Amino acid sequence: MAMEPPPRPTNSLFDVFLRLRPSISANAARFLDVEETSSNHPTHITIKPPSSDHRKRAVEKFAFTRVFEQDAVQLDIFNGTGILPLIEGVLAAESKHGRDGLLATLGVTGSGKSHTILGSKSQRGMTQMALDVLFRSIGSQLVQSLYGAPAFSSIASSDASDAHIFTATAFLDSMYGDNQSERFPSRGTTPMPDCSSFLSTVSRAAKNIPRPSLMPQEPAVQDIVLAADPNAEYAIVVSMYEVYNDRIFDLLTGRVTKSKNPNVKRRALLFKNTEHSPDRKVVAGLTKIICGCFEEALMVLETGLMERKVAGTGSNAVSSRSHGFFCIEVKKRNPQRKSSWSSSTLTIVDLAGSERARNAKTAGETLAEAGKINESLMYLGQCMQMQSDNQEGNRKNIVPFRQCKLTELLFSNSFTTPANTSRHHHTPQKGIMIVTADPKGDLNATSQILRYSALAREVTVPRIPSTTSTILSGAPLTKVNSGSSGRQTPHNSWEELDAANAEIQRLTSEIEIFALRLNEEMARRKAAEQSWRAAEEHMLDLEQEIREECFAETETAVEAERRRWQAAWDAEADQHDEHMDRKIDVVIRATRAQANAQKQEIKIYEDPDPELRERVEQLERENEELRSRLERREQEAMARSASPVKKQRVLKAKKWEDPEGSAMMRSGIDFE
Ligand SMILES: Nc1ncnc2c1ncn2[C@@H]1O[C@H](COP(=O)(O)OP(=O)(O)OP(=O)(O)O)[C@@H](O)[C@H]1O
Repeated sequence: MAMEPPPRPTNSLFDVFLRLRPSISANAARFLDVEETSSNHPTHITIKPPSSDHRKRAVEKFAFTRVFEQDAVQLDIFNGTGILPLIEGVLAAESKHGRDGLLATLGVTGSGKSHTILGSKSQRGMTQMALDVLFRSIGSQLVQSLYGAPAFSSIASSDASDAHIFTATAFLDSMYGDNQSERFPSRGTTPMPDCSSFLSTVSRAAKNIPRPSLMPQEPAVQDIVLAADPNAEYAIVVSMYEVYNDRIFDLLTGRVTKSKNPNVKRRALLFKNTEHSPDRKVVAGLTKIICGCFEEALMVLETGLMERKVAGTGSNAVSSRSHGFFCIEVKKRNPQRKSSWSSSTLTIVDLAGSERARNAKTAGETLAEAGKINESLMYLGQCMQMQSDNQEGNRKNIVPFRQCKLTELLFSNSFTTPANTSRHHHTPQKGIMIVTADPKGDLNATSQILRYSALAREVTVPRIPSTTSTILSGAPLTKVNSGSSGRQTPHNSWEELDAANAEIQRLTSEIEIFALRLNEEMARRKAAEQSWRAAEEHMLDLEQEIREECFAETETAVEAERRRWQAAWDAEADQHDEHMDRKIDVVIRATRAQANAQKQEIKIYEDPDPELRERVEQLERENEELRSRLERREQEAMARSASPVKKQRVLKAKKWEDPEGSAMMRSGIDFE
């Protein structure tokens, strides 16, 4: 029974289309075949490893929403992949609320992703055609032609992503400095907002970048006009960013282009809920450009592409080293009521190529880039695999989209959440994935991508020709003689041999399938281990971040405490000084009072100095000694003179007296 692509549930992440590109290597063997169908829209392909394949890999069959052969042109892809319904979704003609759309390409390096999404020098890509159809469908309902400046400020104030918003005229003139923007046939005068903040980000010295010219006109889409809401006025706002090394960078700041230095420092942006966008995540702080016409939008696109990091690698001369996001926001409001702007976004993504490091003869930074690219694509593969597992087994696995920036950006708004259903009526976005492949390219890399992106897959093992089929085909069969009797093998032995052959064949098939499954399980295990390691690294980063935050918080708290103590200490020191001052005042006042008292002859008695007291005592002792010596002399003299008694009396009466001591005695203070 033919394998059918499973029916797509309405809330599935993607419809998946396969586009084959004309092969680069004409002589290589083709390993990928599109299955013939009665309809014009094939859905299945088969990958047959070449007969020389020594690993004897199984034949794999994959189902997609639709397969485009090598001769499919850009317009076939545009019309046949459901891009038009995506544009209708953002225009929101019928329903009140628009629906976000996502268009992405996935494939091996050089398989034609950028060619499909962005076109080439001579061919437009899906992005240019989508823009053309959008501007044509909105026509004269584009806001610029109706209101001018007031509309600009209301768009700017209604933006939920803290964006820096400019008009295309102002943006392009400040980028190229040639005042040529008026050559675009804008239908009204574009308001000129203050661009000084934008201009200040680019150096004055590096002004004159040549304006991109000669943009492709083919394929033309003038016949395609979709229904817009006739009662609404519209605005188209364009923004661009890239995910490089798992970080988001604005592509419309002009920093890299203007400085002509690819290593110029760029600020990474956050993908988060903002105050005005609690129900869905947005890239905050982007540069957004309000475009007044299709040509302006094309110029903005070219300007962003110039900024995008591109470098030559061994795999592809102009390989995309980042995942490029081009966002067309379609804003809509009622012009009479001047109601607030509702907005739906068509996001077009040019994914970087999955490249094996050994294929891309790269080194250093580029090798690290390849690692990051492969890691993010591996997570994308896991999300897509989960989607197809959910559909096949009706299981409800959670799609692990928070593992890296790329899957977060792609899938965060793909699911219904209680917040967006209850309050904001956001229908989950609709996604289209175009897988590109070269049918003569790298077999391993291509089948790896097809394995996780296809909607369904079937493995068949090449049959080993049985003995019966060998007999039927008329090939000579070597008969086996049994023993030395010369008798031929009987008929039932042939049957036995055939059965044994069939059994061997069955077992070989089983072994093949088991080997394949084992390989797959090993690949899954490797991917899981890698994701585990990435999660661990992420956890360590988080831990470090939290530690740093805690450290910073503690430091702030300690500093605050220190300041508090310092303030208390200073206050106490001040108090002490004040107290001392008061004491000094008291002493001064007391001294003055003493001086006054002395003036008024009021005697103030003080404790005598101990040294003075000792001196007095010593003098008294000396005095006593002198007196006794004097007495002895007198006695000797009396013994020799006539009236000694009279002289002795006089001397005894003449005793030394301390005037101070006597004063103290008078005041009642006792020395002892
Ligand atoms: N369908 C196609 N028809 C004609 N030329 C094609 C087609 N697909 C790709 N090419 C050409 O092949 C070259 C490589 O293609 P492209 O740059 O689109 O690859 P890619 O998958 O984006 O690579 P990478 O991942 O490295 O960016 C380009 O010159 C492109 O024009």
